Amino acid sequence: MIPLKDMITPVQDSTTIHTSLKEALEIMKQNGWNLLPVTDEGDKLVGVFTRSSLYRMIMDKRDLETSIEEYIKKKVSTLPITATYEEVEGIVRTSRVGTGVVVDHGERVMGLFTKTDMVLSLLKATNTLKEQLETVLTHSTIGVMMTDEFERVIYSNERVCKMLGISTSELHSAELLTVLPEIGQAIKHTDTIQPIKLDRLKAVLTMISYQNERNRVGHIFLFQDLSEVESIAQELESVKSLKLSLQTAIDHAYDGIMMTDEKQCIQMVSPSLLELFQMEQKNILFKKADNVFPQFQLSKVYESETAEVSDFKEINGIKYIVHRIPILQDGKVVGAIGKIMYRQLNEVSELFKKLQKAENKANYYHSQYQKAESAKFTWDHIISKDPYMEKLKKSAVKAAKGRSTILIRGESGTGKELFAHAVHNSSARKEGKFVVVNCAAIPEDLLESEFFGYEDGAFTGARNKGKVGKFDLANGGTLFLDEIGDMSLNLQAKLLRVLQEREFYRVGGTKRIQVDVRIIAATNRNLEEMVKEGTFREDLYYRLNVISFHIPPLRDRVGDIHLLIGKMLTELNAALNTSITGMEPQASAILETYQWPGNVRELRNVLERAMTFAEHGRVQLEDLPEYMVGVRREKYIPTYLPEEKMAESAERNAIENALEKTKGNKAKAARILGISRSGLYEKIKKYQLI
Ligand SMILES: Nc1ncnc2c1ncn2[C@@H]1O[C@H](COP(=O)(O)OP(=O)(O)OP(=O)(O)O)[C@@H](O)[C@H]1O
Repeated sequence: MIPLKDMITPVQDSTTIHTSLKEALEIMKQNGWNLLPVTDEGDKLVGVFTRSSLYRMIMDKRDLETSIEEYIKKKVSTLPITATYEEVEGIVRTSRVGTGVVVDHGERVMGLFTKTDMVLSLLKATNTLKEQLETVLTHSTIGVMMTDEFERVIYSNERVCKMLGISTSELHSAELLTVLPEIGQAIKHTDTIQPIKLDRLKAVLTMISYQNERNRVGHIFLFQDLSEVESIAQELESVKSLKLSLQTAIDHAYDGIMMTDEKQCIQMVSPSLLELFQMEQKNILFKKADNVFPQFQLSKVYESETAEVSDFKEINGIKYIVHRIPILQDGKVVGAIGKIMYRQLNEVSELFKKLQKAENKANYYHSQYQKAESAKFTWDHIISKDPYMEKLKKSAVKAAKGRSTILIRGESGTGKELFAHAVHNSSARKEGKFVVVNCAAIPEDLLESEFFGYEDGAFTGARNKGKVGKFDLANGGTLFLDEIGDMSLNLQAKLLRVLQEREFYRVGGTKRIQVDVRIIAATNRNLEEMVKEGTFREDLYYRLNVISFHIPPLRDRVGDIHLLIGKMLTELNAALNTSITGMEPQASAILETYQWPGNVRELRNVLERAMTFAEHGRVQLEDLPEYMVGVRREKYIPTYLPEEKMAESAERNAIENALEKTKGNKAKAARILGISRSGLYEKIKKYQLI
């Protein structure tokens, strides 16, 4: 309540025993006071000069200049400045005196206290209280309504008006029973209503009675809005069930999982994590995650705010990796999830390695494919130290300079396409395009349009726009016709005409198109036989066969195998991201004696496979395909032999093979083996082959 110092009237002018009647009169008149406190030099109260003192001096006909000393009333009841509101109220109620002197603990005068002071202070306090109450009621989420003794509404706050859908002015003075008929009965029998549910308003109503200034009973009604409570309750329910789902998920999680809150303290932890670290939930819950599981380093994500995956770690011989995931809310980290993966991680890491290898391979092939737009190989890419191949290359370099059509023959995978690239690249047309058409791969009915293109509208349907054919594309460059032996007779005729006349018509076109294209054709088929059978046009055969090269199969140039392996190991290491340093002699021996029906392509595939499986930095016998090892091991290389013996055995086999193939012709055999004739004689002697 109001402290006394806020209710008193301060005394400015000091009155002493020497103050004259005139001065005292003036002060009392000016301030409208009934008494004056009289003090000594130390401002201490010595008495009061009252109105009755004044009357007495006048009656005694005292001069105006006379001091008031004789008329001072010495017995004064004072009020200490520290008096509580209740004490002051008690004094005011019982005292017949209208004004009191307020003093401090040293009896010094602090001011006067009148009953009017008290009333004014109380009025002020009441007003403040009323304003505060009104503010509270206006902003309250509880609807408040008050009725008088006649059950007429005398007050309603905004909330209740909203709930009832009636304006304040309409509600004021309205009969309660018209506003809320459903509570009429309840009011008749009781003064208070325990909370009841009002379905119409979706609210809970509480009624309290009060006594007004006329001592009559009125009522205060409090309406608690249920829709809000209901939505909070619903939210709470869904949070509860979410928490339950989360807990169930964590309890059954395959991986070890823990969740932390904003302060990095553990809130949930999965049984599998406890099992891995051999801990008990009760000992770790609500503790700092980093203190309990330093391996997780979960505090990191509170700073980085991004999910991270750790490297492989190990505990009790079990390998694991850790995922750290921050939980972000409005851009702030409010918690984190730590996940540990340890089950079947060895299998996963194996698969991961394989995947990486496959990815590297795909990237490698993709880069190769990117280069396929133009001729990308030169003579340097054709690896061989075989004297016949050397000669072939030299002749081809010469042939490349001219314009003539070239026919490259040889078994599949011997490097015919590689050869064609190199020819183009060393020709005068090397700046032009090198266009490859695989005649065996294009469906028969598309071959013609692939070759010659078609005009706009040549076909009905979606593909109505014109298309540029391979001849157009290769204009000024080289057209490589791979698998030419697989071309239909019909197309052979059309091709022949282009070769002879150097012009063609587009499918559906009437305009002659002239082109300057060099043709390089390749086949592994026996064209002469085909001519005889009538499946290949003789005239086309002669047209193509102007210059012809035959690439020998790999088994006829055994000396190249070792060279190719060395080169391919380097290339494939880069492509597969492996670091295979070489090959065990047993494995080399197999590769050098194998027949290689698929030639260099097969060699490359076998190596690639072996390098993928190789585990000890070198290709071993078991890394080779079974069909190679099974056949050759039995026939040529007894595994019980020491390594150098095995190499010798393989060498002997290779020499035997070469001599067999050349029917004893040592010069030819030496060429196949890629060694000098004198070298061959030495080996023959060493192995006593003749
Ligand atoms: N002498 C060689 N040096 C290096 N790599 C070679 C050699 N010969 C062939 N190759 C490689 O072997 C694979 C097959 O070569 P290419 O496609 O040129 O053979 P091809 O005779 O045209 O085969 P096909 O008749 O099946 O079309 C390619 O990867 C090629 O690079």
